[in-house]
Amino acid sequence: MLTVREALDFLLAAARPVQDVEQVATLAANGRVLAADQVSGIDVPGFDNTQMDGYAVRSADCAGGAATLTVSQRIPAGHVGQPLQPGTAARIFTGAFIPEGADAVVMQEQCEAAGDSVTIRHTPAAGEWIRRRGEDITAGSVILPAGTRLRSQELGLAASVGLAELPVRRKLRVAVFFTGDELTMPGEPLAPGGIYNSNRFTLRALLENMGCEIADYGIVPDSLDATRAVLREAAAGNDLIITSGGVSVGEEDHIKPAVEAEGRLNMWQIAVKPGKPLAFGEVGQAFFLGLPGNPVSSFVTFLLFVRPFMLRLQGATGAPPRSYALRADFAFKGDRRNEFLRARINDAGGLDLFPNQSSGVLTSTVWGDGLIDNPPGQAIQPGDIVRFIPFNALLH
Ligand SMILES: Nc1nc2c(c(=O)[nH]1)N[C@H]1C(S)=C(S)[C@@H](COP(=O)(O)OP(=O)(O)OC[C@H]3O[C@@H](n4cnc5c(N)ncnc54)[C@H](O)[C@@H]3O)O[C@H]1N2
Ligand code: MOO
Ligand SMILES: [Mg+2]
Repeated sequence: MLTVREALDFLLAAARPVQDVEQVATLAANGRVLAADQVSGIDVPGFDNTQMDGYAVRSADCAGGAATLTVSQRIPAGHVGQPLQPGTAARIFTGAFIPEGADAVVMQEQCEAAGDSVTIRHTPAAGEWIRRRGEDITAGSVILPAGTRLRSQELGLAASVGLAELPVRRKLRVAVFFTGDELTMPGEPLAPGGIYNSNRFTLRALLENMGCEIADYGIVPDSLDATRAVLREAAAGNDLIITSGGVSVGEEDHIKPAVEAEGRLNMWQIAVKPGKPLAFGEVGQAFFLGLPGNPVSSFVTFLLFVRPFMLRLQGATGAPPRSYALRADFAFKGDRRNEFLRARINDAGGLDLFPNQSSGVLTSTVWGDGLIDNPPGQAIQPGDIVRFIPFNALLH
């Protein structure tokens, strides 16, 4: 069996990023991947401005504790004042242009206004409360490199330099289906032996978070012919086919033979728990990823393998999710496979383990804050330092 690292390297090497680029409104670019470096045409801030409501002064006029200055002008944000004459102050409001000659702002809590003058009860340092032109971004600098996946922060940064549109790779087209004669949709009554198709809801939401176009073929019965037929149909017009269930070794598991009949199986079985029978292949021009049916296995293998593979297909170049060294406040016997344990950060800054780590127990994924990446054969004693990957590093 491949190790997690070997399997991930294999997948990433196989991924061919989509090449089509489209121009989209920055307001509609959430979750997309930049196709070219973005360069700022302006300095940000574009001009020296005040960080506080108060008075713009010449700091030399305020040396020695208290100074009374004539208020010569009033400068709201969005307006440009006149040069500041010595011995005067300008009433100024957060974000407003610092007038020529002024070199500091005193916040109004340290001032007393009386008629046309103001007494400054503070000795400002030169530059105090002034946001300098270009202190965030200088014109000509790359603010976001090609391959950046656009989140709220990146979109705000692009907008701050005035970019109304961005070049992005086209969305991935992803087909999904769910194998199992026992599967029932919520809203329908459960027959004896039936279970609800929870994987459809988990996977659909994970895919929506990835910002792709989803073709959902729903529930497919446990039959080789039916599985082959849906695979064939899904391969046309999609970049990737993702399936749930039927990927293990039982007679009712038809995914592997179906992929072998309709295309190629390139990888199967990883020394990972949960998720051992994960399969990877190609059907026509579409990639194929078969996730195990157990709900936690399917969720965890999506986070560990499908997501990085999809990011690579989208042309994203970001660093892999970080793990953090945290203290285990529990004992665990370890497993021969590399196990990803659902755990929660406790108030003492250590990790608690969800008591039932079975791959069918979805409650563990809701209770947990993330996954402990526990190497093969590694027992854990209370106080040991383990590697923890927060879900939020894997979910946006
Ligand atoms: N003899 C062996 N049996 C199994 C092995 C093995 O190595 N030898 N591997 C086990 C492991 S590990 C896993 S993981 C599962 C993977 O099973 P499949 O991918 O074949 O999935 P199914 O058999 O179809 O279903 C497994 C389990 O999950 C439930 N399920 C399926 N689909 C859904 C869904 N959409 N929503 C909710 N739950 C679902 C299904 O009812 C089964 O209980 O194989 C082990 N067996
Ligand atoms: O690899 Mo399976 O997910 O352990 O039950
Ligand atoms: Mg099975």
